[in-house]
Amino acid sequence: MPVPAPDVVRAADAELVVTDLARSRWFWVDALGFEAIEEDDEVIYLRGYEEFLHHSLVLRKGPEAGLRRLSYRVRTPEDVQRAKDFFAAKGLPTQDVPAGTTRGIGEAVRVEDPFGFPVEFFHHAEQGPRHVQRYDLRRGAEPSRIDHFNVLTPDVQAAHDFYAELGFRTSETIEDADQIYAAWMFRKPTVHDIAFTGGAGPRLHHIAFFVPESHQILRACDILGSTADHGHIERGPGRHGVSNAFYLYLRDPDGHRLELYTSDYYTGDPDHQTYRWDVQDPRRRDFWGHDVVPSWYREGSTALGLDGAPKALVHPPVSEETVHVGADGLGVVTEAELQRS
Ligand SMILES: O=S(=O)(O)c1ccc(O)c(O)c1
Ligand SMILES: [Fe+2]
Repeated sequence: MPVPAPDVVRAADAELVVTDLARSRWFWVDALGFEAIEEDDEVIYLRGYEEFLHHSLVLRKGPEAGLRRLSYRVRTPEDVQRAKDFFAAKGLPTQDVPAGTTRGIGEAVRVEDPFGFPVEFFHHAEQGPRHVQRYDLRRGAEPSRIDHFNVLTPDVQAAHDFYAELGFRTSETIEDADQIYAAWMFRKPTVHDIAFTGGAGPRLHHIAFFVPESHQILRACDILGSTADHGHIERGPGRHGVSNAFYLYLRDPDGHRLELYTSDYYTGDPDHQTYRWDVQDPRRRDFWGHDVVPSWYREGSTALGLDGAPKALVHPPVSEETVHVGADGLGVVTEAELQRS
């Protein structure tokens, strides 16, 4: 008898380990404009202005930078138990997380998915102060709310199939006749809550935060330029092919990648169709055909297991970077060269 999947509402929270809390606070709060809704010497709870729950992201001080958890909200308290049963039935590690372990979040279950990612499911959550119309508080890029996770994994097809079993639908893919190179999957009615990028994993590729419009993305660039901190800009600003979103990728002081993201599209109808990009289409990742910088394909944040130890990496047989020529301007890069880089 198959164990029913939990009813996942959306990507809702995440926790990153950072090595210098003060430096991280400067980047995420002073430069980007997140609100530090609660903090102490060990941890900072960051919040976007349109977030209704307690926070959007947790930065926790630690000796080595890494991804501690990606968290999804589930629809009912019973779905937390359902999540535990679903993963346990597959022989995957599960951990009960007492209420309040993460401030503002009730009891949760933390699991390791089949690809080594630390994933948490919760229902109960404190509502934070309503700052949607507190324009007097908005600063920096005026981040609104958490939007999605993107992770690096060597077998995108397997990850896609597993999250489809978890009830995620597919909005877009990048593929050719041989394989899927990337997939975007959703529970909330937008382009994605989770995306899989082909590459050595398990590693976090990025966490994305919605901003009101492209103006806030350009303002983030201007702010970082003003203080000569433009080195934190990795890719963009630009317009994605996949998702049609306007975007900017930044690297925080520990190298964690975040995306400022706006104006993707609605996917909520029951017959929403998957849009499939050919890996040879130069507009798939940047609608204006700009090159994707090599670091964007190659670098990510270490995933930490439920025991807190870094997860060993598994490399893919072929990666998109070695297949696509043209817009990436890289020509054919062999897998061996990639693994040496
Ligand atoms: O670069 S892609 O157009 O593939 C892309 C699309 C949507 C995203 O959220 C993203 O991170 C990357
Ligand atoms: Fe993204």
